[in-house]
Amino acid sequence: MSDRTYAILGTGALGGFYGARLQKAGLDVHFLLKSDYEQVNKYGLVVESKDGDFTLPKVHAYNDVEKMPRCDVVVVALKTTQNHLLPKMLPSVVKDDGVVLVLQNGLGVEEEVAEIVGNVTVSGGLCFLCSNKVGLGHIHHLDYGQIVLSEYTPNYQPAGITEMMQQIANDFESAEISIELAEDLLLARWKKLVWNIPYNGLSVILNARTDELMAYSYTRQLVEQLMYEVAAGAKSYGRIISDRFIQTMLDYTVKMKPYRPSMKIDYDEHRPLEVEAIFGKPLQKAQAKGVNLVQISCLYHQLKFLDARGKEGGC
Ligand SMILES: NC(=O)C1=CN([C@@H]2O[C@H](COP(=O)(O)OP(=O)(O)OC[C@H]3O[C@@H](n4cnc5c(N)ncnc54)[C@H](OP(=O)(O)O)[C@@H]3O)[C@@H](O)[C@H]2O)C=CC1
Ligand SMILES: CC(C)(CO)C(=O)C(=O)O
Repeated sequence: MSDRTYAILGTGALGGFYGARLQKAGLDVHFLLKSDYEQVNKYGLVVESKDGDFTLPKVHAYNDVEKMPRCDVVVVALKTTQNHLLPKMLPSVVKDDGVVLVLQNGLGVEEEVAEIVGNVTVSGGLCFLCSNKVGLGHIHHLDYGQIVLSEYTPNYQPAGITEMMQQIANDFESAEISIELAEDLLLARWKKLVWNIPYNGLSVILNARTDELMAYSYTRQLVEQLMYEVAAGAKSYGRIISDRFIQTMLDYTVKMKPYRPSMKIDYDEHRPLEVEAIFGKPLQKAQAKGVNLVQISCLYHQLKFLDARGKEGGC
């Protein structure tokens, strides 16, 4: 068992699930919480999972990042809508020779984190996980769980497979979380957007689950067109996403249990939407290369409207 210490910033559906699994495997994990703090501090975490339910009656819980010990690996598991808090959170919790591991959806967060933490190593993980927080300190893991892990270097130059990535992968594998190591974080992030952009966006705008989007040729076509636009965005950075990959994502979604993507759940729960990280940033990045992603831009504007209206208390 490794003696690496982990900090989980944001003990929700994703952070709560992976953090609990790491602790269950014997690692030393420290959880930052907000509204769940009192409950989790007293009673720990409950994980209902398709791989087996478990409870951790005692966890290291904190409601203030300043009270947390400096850790070797700091997992960013807040919603990206809370990332304005990172400049305050990260410097006090990550060791000088530690790693910040961004497990959020979207594009460009590692760049922002690297600006904050200077010489500390930054990595990104793409999580193929279906998990929800269903109550205070109560996580419901519905499906999947694999992480594609990759290290960040300035301007997202491919970093190769580093020793540090291998060590973190070993920790997650000891917690029975499947890990794939990727040499090129930027390619991995664009590939994840091939799924997130069409399904997160359309599920909110059309009030539909993934199975409904795939059941009608109208929406299936739209999904596919959006996937090809994401591939065009990736290509503007020299990253090639093959037709075969797109086909695999379509087939994978058809086989998935009917699912409400994370953005749809946020919308239904009247929470802020991760529009900027998932739509705004990729659009901005492609535009910087002279590529206009017209259909994604159309989704972006509609989602911004729904998000803004939600914040004003509309329906
Ligand atoms: N859930 C999933 O299956 C997947 C999620 N992702 C990505 O992972 C990221 C996290 O999503 P998810 O776990 O679903 O979101 P959740 O909302 O379930 O979890 C975020 C957690 O952060 C907590 N939090 C917010 N602000 C603070 C704060 N100031 N201090 C301490 N804790 C805070 C929230 O607490 P509170 O509720 O009290 O605000 C919440 O428990 C997102 O980028 C998402 O897109 C990616 C793949 C799959
Ligand atoms: C692909 C999926 C469903 C889980 O990994 C996701 O990222 C989301 O719901 O936003």
